[in-house]
Amino acid sequence: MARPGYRRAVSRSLPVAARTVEEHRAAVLSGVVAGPVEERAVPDALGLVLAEDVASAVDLPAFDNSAMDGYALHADDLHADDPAAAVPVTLRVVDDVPAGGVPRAALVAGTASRVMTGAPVPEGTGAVVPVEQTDAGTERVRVDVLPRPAAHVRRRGEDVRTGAVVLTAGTVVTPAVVGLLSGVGRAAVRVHRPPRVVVLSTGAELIPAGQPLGPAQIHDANGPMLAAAVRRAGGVAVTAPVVADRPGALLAALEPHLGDADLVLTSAGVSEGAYDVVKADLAGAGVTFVRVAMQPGKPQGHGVLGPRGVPVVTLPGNPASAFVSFHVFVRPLLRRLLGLPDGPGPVVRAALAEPLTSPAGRRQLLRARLEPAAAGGTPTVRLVGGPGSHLLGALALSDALAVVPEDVTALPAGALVDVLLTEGDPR
Ligand SMILES: Nc1nc2c(c(=O)[nH]1)N[C@H]1C(S)=C(S)[C@@H](COP(=O)(O)OP(=O)(O)OC[C@H]3O[C@@H](n4cnc5c(N)ncnc54)[C@H](O)[C@@H]3O)O[C@H]1N2
Ligand code: MOO
Repeated sequence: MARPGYRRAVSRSLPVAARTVEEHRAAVLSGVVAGPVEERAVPDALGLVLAEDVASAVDLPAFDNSAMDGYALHADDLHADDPAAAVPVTLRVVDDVPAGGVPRAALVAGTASRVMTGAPVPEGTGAVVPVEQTDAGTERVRVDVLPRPAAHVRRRGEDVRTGAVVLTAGTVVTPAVVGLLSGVGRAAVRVHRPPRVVVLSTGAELIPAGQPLGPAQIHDANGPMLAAAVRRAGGVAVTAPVVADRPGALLAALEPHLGDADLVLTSAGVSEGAYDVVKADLAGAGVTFVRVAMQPGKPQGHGVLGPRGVPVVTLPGNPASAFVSFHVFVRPLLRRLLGLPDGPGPVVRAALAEPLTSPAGRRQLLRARLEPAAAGGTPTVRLVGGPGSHLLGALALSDALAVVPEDVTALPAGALVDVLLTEGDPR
């Protein structure tokens, strides 16, 4: 006996033919553009993507300065033709310039100016001699080794010129980029806002971790896992409470989020079950349910919800299926929203540690660990656990997915396969 409210919605949305992984990824990404641009304080832009070209407002270095603690020497005192024959040279010390200090006057031949690293060198400086190559005098200084012309002088603008574009739109803000932005005087920068992703688990059997289980109940693993994957990929995860299998419950739970979410991720309720709230609620609301020729992750859904057209991806409920589907479909979508190029993800070629079999007609993504290559060699990929999509224990031991193409049903040990990395580079 069917429970009320389900039958029609489910049977109306039964999927037809299977899509390829690429077809489904293209469908999920279709119409999705980089997120809105906002201005952020530079330290808060770490990990985000620049939405503007950045031109420098200053020269770097900003002025000619010393690369060493030592003495600025006049060009005429360097004896560039035969410096070894000229030493020792004794010069009158006419100035003492710390970093942040300003030279009193231009340097003239026969005099030296004591300078610290980063201090401006006086006009007329031909080179700087490090203090170790002198007697360190403060009134007069004996120079034991004459530097080559221009030695240890950092010239104004040799690194960055005023007006030069130093960073282009699309650049990821790394710590070094934070350094450059700050160094050229930028306190704020325009970036693509990180996507706000609502993560929602569905299923009458689900109980949050930390609460006791009743008969036939399990803890919600997908919600926290997908939220963590979103954060790792650069999104802002908003975890919504578990939605029970009651018609209307999912739409009601999503409604408050449709005003500001950039993406909705649900898990479970997309296969052929009689009480699948995801299909029941979303099939008539702009979401398409399909089969994709992959394992795990066959049942999938995607579409847009609400007046703002918020993208929604409905992932299958088995934890490994949800995880694999996240990496194959959602990670590229998050990259697109962040303003990054969306590709299939970081893939390396590796040799199988053991033989395997695979179902015909479905691309298989097997949980695995990548073992680094000996110098210059090929890395090895070792499977963890079996292909069962309920195997959460093995999933947590994996750091990669070994990809077996649709038309391959068996591979010997040593065969080369593509391996999609799920750890390391988070995006
Ligand atoms: N008759 C058919 N049955 C199934 C098919 C099919 O083609 N015909 N496909 C199977 C495949 S493949 C998959 S994958 C699953 C996907 O099912 P759903 O997305 O509808 O998910 P549920 O049935 O609700 O749950 C599946 C499984 O996962 C557990 N689960 C769900 N949510 C969570 C969570 N948040 N944390 C931990 N575990 C969760 C749930 O208890 C089930 O055991 O359908 C097959 N069936
Ligand atoms: O497609 Mo399911 O995800 O194989 O278990």
